[in-house]
Amino acid sequence: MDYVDLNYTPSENDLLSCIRVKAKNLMKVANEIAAESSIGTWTKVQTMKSDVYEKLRPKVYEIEEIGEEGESKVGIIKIAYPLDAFEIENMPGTLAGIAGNIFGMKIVDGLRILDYRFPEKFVKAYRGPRYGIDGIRKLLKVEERPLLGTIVKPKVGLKTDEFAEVAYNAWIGGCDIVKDDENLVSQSFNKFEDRIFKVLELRDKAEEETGEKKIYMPNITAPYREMIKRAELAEDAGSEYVMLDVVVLGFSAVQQFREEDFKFVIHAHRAMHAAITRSKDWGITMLTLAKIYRLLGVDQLHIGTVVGKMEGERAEVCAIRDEIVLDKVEKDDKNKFFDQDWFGMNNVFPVASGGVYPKLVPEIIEILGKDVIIQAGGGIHGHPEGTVKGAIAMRAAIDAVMEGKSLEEKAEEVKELKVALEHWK
Ligand SMILES: O=C(O)[C@H](O)COP(=O)(O)O
Ligand SMILES: [Mg+2]
Repeated sequence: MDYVDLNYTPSENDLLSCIRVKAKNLMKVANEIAAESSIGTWTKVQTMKSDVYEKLRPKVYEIEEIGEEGESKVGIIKIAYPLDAFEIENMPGTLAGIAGNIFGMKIVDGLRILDYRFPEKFVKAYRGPRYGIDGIRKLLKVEERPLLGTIVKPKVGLKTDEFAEVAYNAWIGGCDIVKDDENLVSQSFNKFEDRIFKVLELRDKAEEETGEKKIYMPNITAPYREMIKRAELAEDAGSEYVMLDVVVLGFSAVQQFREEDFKFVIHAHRAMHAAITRSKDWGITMLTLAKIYRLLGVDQLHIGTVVGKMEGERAEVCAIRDEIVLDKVEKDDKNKFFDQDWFGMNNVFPVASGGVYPKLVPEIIEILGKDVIIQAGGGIHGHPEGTVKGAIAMRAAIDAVMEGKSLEEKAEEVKELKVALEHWK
């Protein structure tokens, strides 16, 4: 077993990978995963030099059998990769190794990357978020309470003027943020170049009327060059934010976008992540993706709601929250398999979105804390009395928690909340 060394103690400088694997023989599969994800292949090659092997070979330093399924064993394996094996500032290139061919190997009956530990040199090769939670709170002038956002609904279909009016209504009702949905781009009835100017015009009006800072997050997801054109339009129109669908755009586009000269706060929507993260047998955990997106430099990331419409259990969602918010993260061996030091890198504002409505607000804040952006689409525009009142109700639900009141108490003061609580029981 050329790549298994159970006596090896990982160094501070190694990149560590923790993988749940299913296979007939755990030792053999661990060896092959380590080889295929780095310098090896299915057979010994004459072209391998001993110094290359010594310098660049990863070491499987832990193999723990945790169960059996049919004829397969299930295990957790840990691999330490020397950094010299990578071009560390190249995220797609790095992932092509450590999360590449290994998923397709016939020998594996299941393979799920649970976590990576990125060493200091690797972390410092990335920009990380430009603003982080503090920067965003400063921009919005909201010190303590959770931020409130909405997604204009229907997801796609409103004409530009109708869309802008819904955005305006949400702002004057009390939303801090209005965003495009993940699949709204530049459809014929709502072209990006029209929408960005119209919506920001109404944002200014809403700011004047409410005296609050208001944010629009335009979705610029598109093939890269087109995306840059849309970012330039957003800049010209006076937007502080853009939204990227980070999974479908790919790691290269996200990394490159952060390295452009723009000063945007980057909101990351994770549409399609579940194709990678949801199976317990295959793929890459959301925790691992979230760490990668922190390195790549998004400022806000959807992490789940626990209580809303998207899957994601409490412990897992809280682990993701810790990983993107804290500077020093401790492992728990259930969701976070490694300690992670972020070496002062800015943090990411967690976003709870998907199936949220006023009644769920206290629970979301209890689970995730106050540093959270709570977004509701249906839970605002589905209010029986419309968007303005839907936004008033959601904002009142947040205020209730901040004032230490129950929703029912608050509903006696804010009738829009009462209507919402009766509508969504
Ligand atoms: O992009 C999102 O997060 C969703 O559009 C949320 O919409 P919902 O609040 O209606 O579920
Ligand atoms: Mg959506």
